[in-house]
Amino acid sequence: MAPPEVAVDVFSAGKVSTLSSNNTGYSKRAFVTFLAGNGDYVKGVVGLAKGLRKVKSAYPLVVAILPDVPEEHREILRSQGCIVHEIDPIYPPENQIQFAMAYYVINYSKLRIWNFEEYSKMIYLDADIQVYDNIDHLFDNADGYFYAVMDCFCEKTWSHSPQYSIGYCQQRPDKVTWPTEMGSPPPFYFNAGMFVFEPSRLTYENLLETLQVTPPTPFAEQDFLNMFFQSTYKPIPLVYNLVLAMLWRHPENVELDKVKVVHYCAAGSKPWRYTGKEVNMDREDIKILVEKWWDIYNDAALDFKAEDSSVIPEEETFSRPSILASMPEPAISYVPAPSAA
Ligand SMILES: O=c1ccn([C@@H]2O[C@H](COP(=O)(O)OP(=O)(O)O)[C@@H](O)[C@H]2O)c(=O)[nH]1
Ligand SMILES: OC[C@H]1O[C@H](O[C@@H]2[C@@H](O)[C@H](O)[C@@H](O)[C@H](O)[C@@H]2O)[C@H](O)[C@@H](O)[C@H]1O
Ligand SMILES: [Mn+2]
Repeated sequence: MAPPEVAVDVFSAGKVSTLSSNNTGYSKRAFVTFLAGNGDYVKGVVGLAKGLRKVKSAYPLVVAILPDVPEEHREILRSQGCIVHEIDPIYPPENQIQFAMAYYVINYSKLRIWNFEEYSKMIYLDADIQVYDNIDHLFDNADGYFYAVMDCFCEKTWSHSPQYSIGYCQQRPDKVTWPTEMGSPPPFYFNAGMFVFEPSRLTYENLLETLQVTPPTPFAEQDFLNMFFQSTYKPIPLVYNLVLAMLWRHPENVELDKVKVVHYCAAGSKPWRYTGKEVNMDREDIKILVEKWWDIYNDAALDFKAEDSSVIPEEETFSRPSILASMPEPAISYVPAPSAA
């Protein structure tokens, strides 16, 4: 039995899109991803930019980059039509936490995207995500909610959690029911690799203030975002963010030919590092999905051509209303983080 999901169209019902035809002015929309370090995630961003072009998305891809992204990588992204925007890193308060992956500590910097008030609505996508069908309609979801796909608790990365210890997963709440002696079951929990949100200075400042008084937890900013947006979170169908582990953990919930967005987050599944040697990576469906990613990455016809695109990269720095321009970013210490897995 699939988890309760609210069909996407329920939210856009009766919603009059405020988008002007050329995506300008106060109702601007864009996809946004996050890039840190001088490693190979830049390939993920290039793949994502080309994938969005292939599905003929009407919106640009903004890349929020940390200062440690080298100029050469920034140039590659601009040449692919991305809007490159440098952000300052954000770190959680002092802690002894053991993150599920040591490099997750840099993922708190994703929170800077709430400050991109240039845009009224954005869709965040991890750099290890590929979009295989147009999802522009998600921008028409009703304002005031946080839309994302429910995660799965069955992978070893969840071994720290009570859910994992009793074998409970929100993807199959009937298989192992939540024991009453453990109180009410956990609220729906989303994967933070893809979400639809509205940038807002007020939300941004609220996020940063709340972060400073919230003890960090193993899934870093994903846990934090789930806490922060618990009351406005609306699950959307799994086709908008296939967390690969679903293929072997909950195949009954997956109709692969209907999936629009694939999230290469399982260990060993990053296409640009794929060897096929890790657990589950020798599956036929994984091999096909990795090949599909490379087909787009290697397709020169999908490279950005300034002359035939309505989406021209803007200047690197966003124009801000003068009053905001004078407000400094909250002081955050910048300590080099461990590199990714
Ligand atoms: O060295 C790194 C590690 C992570 N990321 C960014 O942070 C996101 C979250 O990390 P990751 O996707 O590896 O986490 P997962 O979804 O696999 O848990 C990535 O998609 C990238 O956008 C990055 O740019 N450089
Ligand atoms: O910093 C925490 C990260 O947590 C999430 O990744 C996890 C999560 O999906 C688990 O459920 C899986 O088991 C695991 O493999 C996967 O890495 C997000 O994808 C990523 O964007 C980021 O927020
Ligand atoms: Mn990811």
